[in-house]
Amino acid sequence: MDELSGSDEQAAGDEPAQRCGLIAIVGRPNVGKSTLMNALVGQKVSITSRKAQTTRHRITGILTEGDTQFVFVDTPGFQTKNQSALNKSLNKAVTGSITDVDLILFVVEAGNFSLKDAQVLSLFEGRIPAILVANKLDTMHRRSELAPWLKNMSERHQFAEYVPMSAKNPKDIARLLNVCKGYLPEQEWWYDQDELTDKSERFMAAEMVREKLFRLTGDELPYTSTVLIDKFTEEPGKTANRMIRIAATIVVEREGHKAMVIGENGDRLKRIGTEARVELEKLMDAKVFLELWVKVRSGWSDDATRLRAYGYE
Ligand SMILES: Nc1nc2c(ncn2[C@@H]2O[C@H](COP(=O)(O)OP(=O)(O)OP(=O)(O)O)[C@@H](O)[C@H]2O)c(=O)[nH]1
Repeated sequence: MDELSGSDEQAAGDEPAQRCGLIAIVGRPNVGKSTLMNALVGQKVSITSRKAQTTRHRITGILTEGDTQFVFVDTPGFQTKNQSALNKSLNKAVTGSITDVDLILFVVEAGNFSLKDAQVLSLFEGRIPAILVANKLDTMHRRSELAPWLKNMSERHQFAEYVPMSAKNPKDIARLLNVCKGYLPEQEWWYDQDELTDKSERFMAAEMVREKLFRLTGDELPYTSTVLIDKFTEEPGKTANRMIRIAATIVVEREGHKAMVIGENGDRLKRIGTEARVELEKLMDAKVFLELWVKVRSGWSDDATRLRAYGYE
């Protein structure tokens, strides 16, 4: 009997320790940070678009695989040009997010290194291990240039690892996860195994509308437009388990932008609403009713008080 309980204890002690840690994804706008995080987490938690600066908040994506919980922080692209209140707030979010993490993924486009990339790199203190993610490898035409470019990168900063890859290639994503794992400390997980993000559904609703807004207006609409959630209520559904009613306002800076968002006969606004609703239903596993409004508030991106009211620090 004694012997039996002794072997039970042995078995419990042999369980693999849990690993868990924070990984910041940083880089200049448009290098593919959000695409990378969504691929790493395996679900859309951060919005992406071809328009630069679509990411404005620190977004946490969580992946629990085997004994490891990866907690990713997606940061806004570092703004170097315009010193508006919005851009200053974005830059603060970047510097804040790389000081208290276990690992940094520094994302650049393979074969490229511009002044903007250098400005982001200059924020690294060297205390935290950084992996160079040379993304968009699929778009690099002359592969022979990769080795000398990597060597040049190693002279700029002592990276812990060099990973040339494409965020759109699942094999590369698996390889990167494996590399990241080695840098996470042994400690208990912070989140439940099936949690994907620590952001509220209300926040995700605003993000999803913003993504569709940017995708469907192309380059015409300035990135200063934003989305506010006016109403978010959940009711027991008749056909689905959950039913969520959302009313949101798209805030733009000029009358002309308002017309652009609404489109001819309201067509564009309708499409933004439909596409956002479909994605939200998938994400929330609920029936969603989404009502959209457009409002003009000129100069909001330069108004610190209003920024705070809109949720930007
Ligand atoms: N060909 C190719 N395109 C990619 C890859 N990764 C991302 N992209 C594209 O690059 C564009 C920008 O990607 P995002 O993920 O929004 O970039 P971001 O760095 O988060 O941008 P900001 O939000 O502006 O900071 C999108 O059109 C992506 O589809 C890749 O590996 N290969």
